[in-house]
This record gives sequence, structure tokens and C-alpha cells, in this order.
Amino acid sequence: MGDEDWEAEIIKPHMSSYVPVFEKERYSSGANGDTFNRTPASSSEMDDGPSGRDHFMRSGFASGRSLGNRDAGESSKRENTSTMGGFGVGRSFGNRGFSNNKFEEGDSSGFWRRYQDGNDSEASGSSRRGGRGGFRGRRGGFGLGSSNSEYEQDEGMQRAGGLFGSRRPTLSGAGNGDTYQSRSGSGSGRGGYKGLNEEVITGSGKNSWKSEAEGGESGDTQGPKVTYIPPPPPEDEDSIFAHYQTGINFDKYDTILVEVSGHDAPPAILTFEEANLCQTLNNNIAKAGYTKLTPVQKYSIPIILAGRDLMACAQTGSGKTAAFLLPILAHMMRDGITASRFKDLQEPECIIVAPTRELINQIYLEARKFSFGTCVRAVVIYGGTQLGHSIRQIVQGCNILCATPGRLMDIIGKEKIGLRQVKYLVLDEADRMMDMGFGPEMRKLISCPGMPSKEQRQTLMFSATFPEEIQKLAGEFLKSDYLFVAVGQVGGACRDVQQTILQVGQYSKREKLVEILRNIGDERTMVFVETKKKADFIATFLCQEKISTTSIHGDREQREREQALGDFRCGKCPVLVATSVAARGLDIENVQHVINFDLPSTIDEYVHRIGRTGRCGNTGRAISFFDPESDNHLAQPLVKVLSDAQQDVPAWLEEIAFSTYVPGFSGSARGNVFASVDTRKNYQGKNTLNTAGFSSSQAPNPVDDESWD
Ligand SMILES: Nc1ncnc2c1ncn2[C@@H]1O[C@H](COP(=O)(O)OP(=O)(O)OP(=O)(O)O)[C@@H](O)[C@H]1O
Repeated sequence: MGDEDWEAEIIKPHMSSYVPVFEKERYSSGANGDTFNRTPASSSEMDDGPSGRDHFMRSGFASGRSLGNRDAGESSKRENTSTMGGFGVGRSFGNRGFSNNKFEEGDSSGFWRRYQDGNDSEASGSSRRGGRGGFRGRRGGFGLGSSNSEYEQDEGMQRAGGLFGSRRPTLSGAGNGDTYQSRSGSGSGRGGYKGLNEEVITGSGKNSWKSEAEGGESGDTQGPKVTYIPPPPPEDEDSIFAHYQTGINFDKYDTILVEVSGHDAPPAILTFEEANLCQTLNNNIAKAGYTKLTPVQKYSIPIILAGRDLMACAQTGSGKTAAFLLPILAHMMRDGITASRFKDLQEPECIIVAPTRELINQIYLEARKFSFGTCVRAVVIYGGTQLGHSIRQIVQGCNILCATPGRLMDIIGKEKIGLRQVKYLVLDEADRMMDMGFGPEMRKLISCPGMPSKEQRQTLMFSATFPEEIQKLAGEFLKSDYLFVAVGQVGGACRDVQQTILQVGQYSKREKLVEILRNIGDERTMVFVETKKKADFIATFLCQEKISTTSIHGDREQREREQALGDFRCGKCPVLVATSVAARGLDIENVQHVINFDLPSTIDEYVHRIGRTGRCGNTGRAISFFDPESDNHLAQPLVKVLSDAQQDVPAWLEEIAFSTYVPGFSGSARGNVFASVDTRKNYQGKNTLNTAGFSSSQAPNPVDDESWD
């Protein structure tokens, strides 16, 4: 079944019997699921802004999918068999379907009362704007142009489409775009997110890229306000330090070759004790269950402690987060940092940016964990949540600010954050942060008034992939004498992931997926697809097949995204269908399988995706469907990634790779080569060691000569 058939498929009446299970405990005051089941979607109260929208989000894909409000009511009474929360909301005719729902009594008004935290005025303000939920019927719209991006970003470019209704359809003037717009009313609804390939031009033809500060999510001038306030993280020590076990291959990390390039690199440390951290930090490390350093930590910690700028590349799941957090915290403690107090303008010492909301939240939780019992206060802010909430978090004090780029720029624009005290700037998933999507915002950040120059601050970049062309941009951010740490092959896949590539044509993919998932049973599995609409579609399909599934992608509300992740983490939904928004950084316990239902367009993306499993010495499996109709361009880089990771390479894949041979190829699908190591040409002083600290001149060099020099 091709793309064009999806909408036909999705509106089959039987599908409306699949309604979501909601996390009743978490939003207990509203008894979501109950409300959902009880409440008929009949009258028109969608004008209720946030609450209407809230219900809209929660009321499930059955509702808006195709049958409008009446079916929403009907389906809500049906057996609650699916665990898929709210996807496809308003998908095709959602505008209508949801503009009439009446869920607020039991559900979201309760939620809002509970979490609004004194922000009724903002909430009602947005209520008065009216009809937000109604317009959101277009979210995720099939064939509506919102979902065809191959890449989803949380901030930056994507917001242009999402916030201002300036998506590709508005350019087309016909077809999907028109349909979409007519269905979604004025198009003023805040609809999801744009992807890398989507246009950033409004219907009026102007470049509409705007940060939240310019009238975006902050809602000063246009569009409804974002009112979601994420629930606070648990405060008890057990939850803060909850962790999963390192796996059987954790000790094998020591055999990975590490190359450090640049001048005067400090020697690696072999133990936490050698880092000479303060007692509180050591206690926190022990409580986190860390007894032994990972390679990237052995090398990065002393480099950062020595005050050097760093670009570090290490395989997925190998502890890069602690590699930067621990030395930064150690510095702060050594400098005798004072507790930051309530102030209207906060001046954090450290700013950490990451490309997705869920990832930055995860980093924040790590920062909170390692700073436990110190006076260092970490704060997280990200898009899709109420701006007022972000501001309230910040003004209470902020030493480490974890942020997605768009929200960060907004807050800076609102003069809640001053940059003069910034000593550490961390770009996690740095290659992503510097690429076309986020690069402009990052450049804005480093040239913001008050931001110390690169000479005055310490800049740290971490990722599992560092394409050569992106490395070349790093000079803008890093001091010229920065050090480069490469743990193993730069851009290489984690060897603890057993990779299988299956040749599956697009018409057979669903059948194969179900077959695999049935064999897998309840083991946690992430299924990656290429577009947002396909994520909805596949998740719906799996629910239909009675496989408990949830989904995460950029067209889902932040609340839905967090709920989906929560459901997946706790095992309530063992299958998570995701777009690339979940490809990077997410550290979820017990993800045993990754399935690439669609291969991504770049090999780096592949490496990140499969890295959601096989973390921290645990083993995992990745199965990828290779469709010769569309994936041949990946054959060569796949062969390279597989062989570098000592995986079996299917003969048919080698054949395709050979037949699509591109002279000069050295590893990647998008022109960027695998940078085997530091791309600076003239550095001196390079040493290659294994992570037990012994010189490995005898050992085979992991460096791919082809792309070096
Ligand atoms: N030294 C250590 N000992 C035990 N566990 C560790 C250690 N370092 C990190 N971990 C754990 O390993 C897991 C993966 O770490 P982390 O998320 O930092 O990986 P990463 O390298 O950033 O991965 P990705 O490239 O996917 O972002 C986390 O659960 C983390 O707590």
C-alpha cells in the first residue's frame, strides 16, 4: 500500500474502536480515562482554549480521525483496548471532530487546576482567544503537509511552520495545502512542527522564521499561547538516583581505541578517585551506581577539568552526559559557587543545549542528580511548555540552564537570562546543533550581547557522530586549540547492537513488522518511521493488531509526547513508534529492539537511532527494513557501518553497494564522510590509546585513512 492509500486506510470505521488509555494516576484529578469514556463529544465547547485543547489531545485518535465529533463520542464508549495515547487527534477532520467536544468537566480542567500553578490568567487569556483546540484539528493531518518531514526538530526552523501556519501547503496553493487549510479554518491554529525539508515561507510569501521571542510560543503577538506545564520531577532521593544496570559488555569499553588530538592534552584518568572530585559529587556518583569510568569519561573529564575546549565523539550510550556534567560541577564547586537567589534576571554559569525537548529534560535530570546536595541549581526550559512556567523556574535561581535553542532565545529576549557569567557552553548532539536546522540559532546565541567570547568561556561539544563538514564549523564556537577525543570510529555504531538488515519492499513492511513484534513479545521496542503521518498510521495499525503501542513525533502535543515516553518507559506500551525526534540521546532502560521500519536518509541518523538500544554495556538488536526502491543510497554507508561494527553484511547489500558505487565515497549518504578523526589538518600531538590507558601503537588503528587528510 502506497502513501496515497493511507488516508483511505486510516478512515476505515473499525479503527475508531481503538481509543487510548491514559495515565490516570499521573493526572489523577481529571481521571482522564474515565472522563474520556464517560463524556460524549457533542456540544461546542472547544472555545475553552487550553482545556478544550487538553481534551483534544487526550481524547484520542479515534475521535478526530475521520468521524468527527459524533464518532469521538461513540468511540469513547467502546472497549478501551489500545494504549496509544491520543495520536491522530483531529487528524483528518479533527477540526470539526473536536471543536465540539465537551471533555473539560472531568478531565483537563482538573488537570489545569492542579498544574496551572497560579497562571489562570494566562490560561483564560488563551481561552479567550478561543478555539485553539478547534484549529488544531489539522495537526498531523494526513496529506496535509504537516507530516512529511524527514526530520523533526523541536525548535528553530520547525517552529516557523508550526507557529505561524506557514507550512508547505500554504505554498502549494492547491491540493493538500488547500484542503488542509480549509479544514483547519483560518490556519491560525498552532499546528505542530516543521521539519528540515519543509518550507519556512508563509502564505504571504515572507520568510516567517521567528523565535518565540518574536511572537512565537510566547504568544505576544500571534497565535495561541502554549499552556502546558510539565509535572515536576519526583523529589525523593530514590527516584533521583534511579538507574539501570550496566551490561555485560561494559568492561569491553576498555578495549576501544581512543584518539586524542590537539596540543598538550592532559592524560586520561582511570578512576573516579583520580578526578579528585569533592565528596558530595563522589557520593552522588556512587548513588548513581557508577563505579567505573567509561572511555569518554576517562578522557573528557581531565580535559574539561584542565579548562580546555573539547569536541568529543563516542558511541551511543557510553556516558557522554556525565562526561561533561561531572567536571563542570566539579569546577563550580571548586570555584565556591554560591547558591543563586530569586532574581528577575538570572546569570547562569553553564548553559547546555540539546536538539529535542525530551533529551534536554533528560540531561536536566542528570544535572539535578549529580548536583544533589550542592547549592548548584539546574533548571530546564523547552518549547511546547508554558513560557511563564519556564520563567518561574528560572527566576528562582539558575546555575545550570538546560534548554532547547528556541526557548533559550526567547528567554534571553525576555531578559530573564543574562549571559555575562557563562563559563561553560555545552552543545550536546553537537553535530545536530550546528547543522542547518539549529546552526543559525546557535550562532545567534554565541553572538548575543553579554555572551563571553569563545576565548572567555569553555565550549564543549559531544556527539556520537561528527560529520566532517560540521566539524569544520566548530571553529566558530571553539578555541583554536580545542582537543578532539574520538572513542573508536567517529560516527561508528555501537558494537553492542546486533544489526540486521532485511530487504523488505514497502508493501510488505507492515506484515513483517507485525511478525517481528509478535516474536519479540513484550520486550521494549522502538519503531522508527520517516514521517509524522506514518508514525500515526503505523501506531494505529499496530493498535489495531492488538499490539500496545504509543507514538512520539513532532506533531504531537508536548503533553502527549511526555505521556507517550512515560508509557513506554514504564512498559505500559512496549512499542513506541517514533520519528527522528526520538533518534538522539534518549536513554530508556530496557529498550531491547530498534526497528527501522523506514531507514533514515542519512547514515548518522541510523547510528543514533539504533543507539537507543545496546546502551551502557547492555546488548540490543536493531532490525532495519531496506527497500531497494528508496534506500539504495544508504547501501554503501550501511556496509561500512556494519563492517566497522563487526556485523554480518548481507551479500545482497554488498551487491547493491557495489552497483551504486560512488567513487571517493568514504562513508556517508549525504556527502559528509565519516570523519575518522579530528578534521583539523595541522594539529600535532595525537595519541591513540586504549581506555585502559596503554599505548596502542601495536593495535590496529581504528582510523579510516581514506577520510583523513
Ligand atoms: N560510568 C558509568 N557507570 C555506569 N553507568 C553509566 C556510566 N556513565 C554513564 N552511565 C549510564 O549510561 C547510560 C547512557 O549514558 P548517556 O545517556 O550519557 O549516553 P550518551 O553517550 O550520551 O548516549 P547518546 O549518544 O545516545 O546520547 C545512562 O543511563 C547513564 O546513567
